[in-house]
Amino acid sequence: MKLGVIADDFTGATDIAGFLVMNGLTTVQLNGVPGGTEKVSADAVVISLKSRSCLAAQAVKDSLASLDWLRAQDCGQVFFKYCSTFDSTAQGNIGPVTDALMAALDTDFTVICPALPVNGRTIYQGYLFVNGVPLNESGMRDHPVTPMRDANLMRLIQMQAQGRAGNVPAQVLDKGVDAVRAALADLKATGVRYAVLDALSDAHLETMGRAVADMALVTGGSGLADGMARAWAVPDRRAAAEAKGQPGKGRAVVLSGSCSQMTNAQVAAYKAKAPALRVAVDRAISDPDYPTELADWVMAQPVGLAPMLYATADPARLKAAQDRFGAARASAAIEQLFGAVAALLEAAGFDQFIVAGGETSGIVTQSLGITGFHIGPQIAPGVPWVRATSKPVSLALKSGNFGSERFFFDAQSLSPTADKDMT
Ligand SMILES: Nc1ncnc2c1ncn2[C@@H]1O[C@H](COP(=O)(O)OP(=O)(O)O)[C@@H](O)[C@H]1O
Ligand SMILES: O=C(O)[C@@H](O)C(=O)COP(=O)(O)O
Repeated sequence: MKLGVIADDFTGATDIAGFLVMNGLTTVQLNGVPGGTEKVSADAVVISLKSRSCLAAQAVKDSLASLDWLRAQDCGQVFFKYCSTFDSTAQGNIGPVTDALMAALDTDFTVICPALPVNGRTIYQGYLFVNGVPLNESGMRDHPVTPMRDANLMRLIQMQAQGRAGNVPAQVLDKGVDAVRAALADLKATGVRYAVLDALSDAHLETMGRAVADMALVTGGSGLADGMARAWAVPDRRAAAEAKGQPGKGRAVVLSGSCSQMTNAQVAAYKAKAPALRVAVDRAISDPDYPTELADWVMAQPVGLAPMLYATADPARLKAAQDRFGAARASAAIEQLFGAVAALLEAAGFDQFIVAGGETSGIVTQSLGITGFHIGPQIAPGVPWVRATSKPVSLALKSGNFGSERFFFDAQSLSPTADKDMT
């Protein structure tokens, strides 16, 4: 196995797996810390954890257990995948997990690069931008779980981790692979542990991908993985690599638990055309019959565009709910609700789940009891259809901010579920 990926959430895992498959690498995604000693035959294995927002000790434990499993599989290089918008405040898990992986791999130097230019995430002088706006001025400022109030990646990692961070600026990336390697060696020689790599373009990703080829551990977003995979790319194997992940035929539902700006826009565009119901936070918290009521509503909708249940709220509505119920309580209740509804719908024959939000995707996948995925074609950059390895159920796990406004329509137009009016 060339690459072993430890991803801190489920949408992040399908995101990186999609880019690896797009470059023709055979890729298997395993949900949760894998067990067993049977060798997996694939170029890459992506392990999806739900370790972004849990307690740091749990995130470290799950990440180290995943590393042990990857090493037993003779994995060449280890990639710690986190969000392209970092999604980790001063109390976050990226620092503790990176430090633990570094110690276990006996290395004192790694790279930090969440950039994904195709989706507007760029890094300049170590500052992370989202569609040209500094991270702390983007919608991520008001994220329900990880409100990002700083855009400086050196500061962010230093607040969480055990050492100094430095920057390899875009001007060095422009000069090519040897210049980046030399800059990394200089930073390491001065005692820097974490090198934040600027990235403004796919060309920068490709350059850094080659420059980090010999590192035991790299950390970042799917852009860095895309850059690395380009060096191994087998373009004519893409279709074959994607074939097992093609969505099947059947009934679909949209479950939207993300409150990102993009998901708000996607929900608004979709509910103008499709049956849609907002879930009530108070009932998610207190009414045990609510999941059944919502599942019954979904089942009662006519065949056509998939019905949508959404908790997605704009910042004002979100703040009101959090002030009233507490952020952690509201989040957990909504996540549990979506998990319960998904299980009821699967039991009723639904086999395509289009889910918006990383945490939401994690809970839905777990509640459907899915332990692994084949990766299919990309609906939008970073969002492939995926198909459970153990049963004929397909999911589109959409990161909060990914996809165009028409994402929920786009997902269904890629699936062969016949005669939908996609207008
Ligand atoms: N109306 C709401 N009020 C409070 N919390 C909400 C509401 N809607 C969604 N949430 C919570 O916000 C979080 C969104 O996180 P996530 O699913 O990871 O989306 P994203 O991918 O945008 O980060 C989830 O924990 C979800 O339960
Ligand atoms: O890198 C990304 O942006 C995504 O792969 C990701 O991690 C998604 O997380 P959510 O925004 O929580 O879905």
